[in-house]
Amino acid sequence: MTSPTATQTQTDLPRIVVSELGKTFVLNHTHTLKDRIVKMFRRSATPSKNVFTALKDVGFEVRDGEAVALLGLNGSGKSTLLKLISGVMAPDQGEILVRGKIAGLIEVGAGFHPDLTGRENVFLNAAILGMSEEQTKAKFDEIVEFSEIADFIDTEVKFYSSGMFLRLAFAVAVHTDPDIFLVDEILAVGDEPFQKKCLARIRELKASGKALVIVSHDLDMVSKLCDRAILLRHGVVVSDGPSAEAVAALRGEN
Ligand SMILES: Nc1ncnc2c1ncn2[C@@H]1O[C@H](COP(=O)(O)OP(=O)(O)OP(=O)(O)O)[C@@H](O)[C@H]1O
Repeated sequence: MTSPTATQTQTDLPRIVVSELGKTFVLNHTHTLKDRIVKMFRRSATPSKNVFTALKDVGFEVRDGEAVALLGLNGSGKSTLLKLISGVMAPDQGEILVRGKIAGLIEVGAGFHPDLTGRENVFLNAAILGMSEEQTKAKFDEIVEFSEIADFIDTEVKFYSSGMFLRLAFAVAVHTDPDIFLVDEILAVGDEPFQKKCLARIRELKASGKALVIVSHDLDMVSKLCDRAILLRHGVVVSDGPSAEAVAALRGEN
């Protein structure tokens, strides 16, 4: 049997590998003075902090050309999982291996500096996503054209609406040629024509072999855009398979 070449091995590798992932949060509870005094006298062993498990033993892989939806009811752990994949948050257990360049649209306005103009933020964001100044200059007009906010490009972004943030952030992200594209609910703040434009661009990215992970409560959109969905319930993966099946299961949970 012949062993695969280095190139074949590279392309066969998954883009994202998540294994035995766990994330907990410490929830602080505020107590009244009376509660504290009672506790002091009782020498209560009850901790004043509760540890909350947001994700438990989560594992899956994502390959090039796959569009994977993370589905689940409110608080099931979808955004936390996306933040862990993007690297803005660290896991407590398990590991995440990511191969290639990630562009994440996770929180409206994240990665933007309020006192800088749209133009300056394009360069800042592109640099964060790994583009040189020269590369950004070359793509700048295309980015602004995609965003359709040319009239406000020299305005400080603290005066932007959430839809304007989305427009600029999405435009920068898609022009940085990412290998992996992560999108949270953020598209919801865009108006309908811009949402359609974003979805068309997301389809193009998928067709060109990029790996996509999408969090959305728009189940009709998810069914059309994603072939596969991972359904989370209370931080645990309950299914990983065709998106139509996960959407039907989630609609049954409501
Ligand atoms: N920084 C944090 N500190 C404490 N708890 C947190 C933190 N971030 C998330 N959580 C908790 O973890 C759980 C999962 O949150 P997450 O935002 O991942 O859920 P989600 O599935 O994206 O929900 P939604 O559909 O409402 O956006 C929630 O109960 C949330 O309160």
